[in-house]
Amino acid sequence: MASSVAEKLAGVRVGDGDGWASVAPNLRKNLGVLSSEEIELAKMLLHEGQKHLFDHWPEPGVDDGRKKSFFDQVARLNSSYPGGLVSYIQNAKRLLADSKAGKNPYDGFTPTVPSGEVLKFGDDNFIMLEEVGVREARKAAFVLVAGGLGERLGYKGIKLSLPVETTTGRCFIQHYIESILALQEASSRQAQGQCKAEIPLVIMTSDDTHSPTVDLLESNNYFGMKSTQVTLLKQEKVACLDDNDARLAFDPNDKYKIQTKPHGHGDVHALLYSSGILEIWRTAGKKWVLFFQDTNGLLFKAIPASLGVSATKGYHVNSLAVPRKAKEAIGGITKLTHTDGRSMVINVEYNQLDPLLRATGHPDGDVNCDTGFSPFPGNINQLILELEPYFEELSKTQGAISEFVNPKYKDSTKTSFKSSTRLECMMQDYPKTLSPSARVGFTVMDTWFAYSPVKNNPEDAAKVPKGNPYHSATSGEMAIYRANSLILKKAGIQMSDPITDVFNGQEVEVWPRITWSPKWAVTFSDVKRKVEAGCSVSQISTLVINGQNVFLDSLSLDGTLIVNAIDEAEVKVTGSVQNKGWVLEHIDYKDTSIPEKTRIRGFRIQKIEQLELNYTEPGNFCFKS
Ligand SMILES: O=c1ccn([C@@H]2O[C@H](COP(=O)(O)OP(=O)(O)O[C@H]3O[C@H](CO)[C@H](O)[C@H](O)[C@H]3O)[C@@H](O)[C@H]2O)c(=O)[nH]1
Repeated sequence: MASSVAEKLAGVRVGDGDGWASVAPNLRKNLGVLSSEEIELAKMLLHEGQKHLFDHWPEPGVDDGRKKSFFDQVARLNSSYPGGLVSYIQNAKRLLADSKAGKNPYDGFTPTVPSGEVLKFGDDNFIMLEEVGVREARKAAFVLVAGGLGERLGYKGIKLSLPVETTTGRCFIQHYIESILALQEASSRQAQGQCKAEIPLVIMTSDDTHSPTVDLLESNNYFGMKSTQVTLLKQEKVACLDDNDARLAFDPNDKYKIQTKPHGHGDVHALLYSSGILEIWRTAGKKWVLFFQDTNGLLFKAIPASLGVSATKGYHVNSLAVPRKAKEAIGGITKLTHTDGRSMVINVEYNQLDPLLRATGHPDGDVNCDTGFSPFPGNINQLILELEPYFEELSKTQGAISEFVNPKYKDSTKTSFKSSTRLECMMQDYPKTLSPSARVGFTVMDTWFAYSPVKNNPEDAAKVPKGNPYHSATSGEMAIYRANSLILKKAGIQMSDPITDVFNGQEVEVWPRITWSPKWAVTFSDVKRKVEAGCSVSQISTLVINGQNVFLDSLSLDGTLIVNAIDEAEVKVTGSVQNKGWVLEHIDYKDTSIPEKTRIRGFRIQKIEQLELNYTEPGNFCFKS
């Protein structure tokens, strides 16, 4: 139990009599049933104003097992929160009082637009930074936060199991793992002569996502990663609160259980710290920790250059950002300057940016400026932290992150809630506690190659204001094809223009369906090396490259081409490939005869005709059609 509890209860030891329980007579009657640890927890709960938890307790001998399991849960809630339940309840009382009083968390702060690194895909600076990033990658560790339910998407499985695109059907976790392995290999190649480094991956899960995540990894052999390279850390939910006095809420179905809800992705810091994994990484010589989210199929196109920015600028904290449309559901990176002179560069969450701007002399709130975008860059919640200062900071805070509460009040008296609430925290709030000397920066990149999340269900996506991104399964998949087509175009391939089509009520650009396995190209330089002059791809085409050493040379593609090659096979593809190809068939998200993974996109792929090339033996090959 947290020592602060023991300190508070000093002088009231077990065996001192049961007078301390007189405020909760039904608990008092049951003390004989409880162990000394359970009694300590009971004292703590009473001390923190939680006597109502015992009001319904029957005589000893009735429901004793359930009374015990109640304390099992209390012990778990107590040990999984920095400072224990005492801190949780006290923080809740403070934040609920602030919320009732209408206190603005940004009181005294004025927001301005900060300046950061702006990257242009493919220019000399970008290429230089990618090279630095690949070199640094061997000293990196990745952390994927994947404990969220994805309520807005409403998909029944875990989001990590969704296909990034349906041309290959490769799911998010597979894509992430293969991208990390490709980066690991590329980094090791650059550091020839030094020993091969493994890039570790931590996945934060929750009760909602843990077992399906384990099943997905195990049934797919960890998608080629060593199982020892992957660590799963499960976040616990936190207790729900019924009123402004932070009385803990009962589970609606069980009076011996406290209702719990997710605490938010900010838990990742406390979990990394308490698991001891940061120590292991320090000992192993790691230098960078890269945090990312469950559904962004473009992310790894942005990783090498962004890590290059962290390394060249010496950033302790580097947040990745994209130009943000006003009211888009991504936080705004903002410089906040306090009247007392303090200032910080921090994410202001999307629901708080508009009120903050209105309260500080911007009567129109969160609106676009003449660029057509919000002046505040949009946080995509991809953070790159330098391990050493991160570890030092967590040694002070144990990973506790600034929290907030968002109760839905019944009326303007703000005395009762429509339903229970809880404290929440966000991983991007980590810099809030840093000293002004910390090097906090951010990197802005074009959305087309850095950010395409899958968060909204088809119905809500179709209602997104025109011009704002849909963030749906449809737009997420189309963004992959668009980015790959644009990258190949920049590398010199003549690429047909996209057509516009509408799927599940969302108008999108449809580019050729081009995908490649991450090991084909980690950086833009890799792409350029593998694409020779004179290639062209028509709009109806599909191109799948599965292999490290596949080279396109004077290839004219009008149809579907799939190239599968083992690493030891060097394959040059040239000539003209023409066939009926694969076409997109419109489907409706309400058509339950089609699997949910597919119908949420509004299309499915009809595989009519293709050319598939397979190279399973080492050697040099040239295919000319
Ligand atoms: O308790 C939780 C809640 C969420 N997550 C994970 O955290 C990530 C982000 O969750 P959401 O997608 O629900 O996040 P939001 O869209 O609400 O917002 C977050 O992501 C946006 C960009 O995608 C913006 O950066 C925004 O500022 C940031 O808070 C996901 O991978 C999710 O699985 C957890 O691990 N545990």
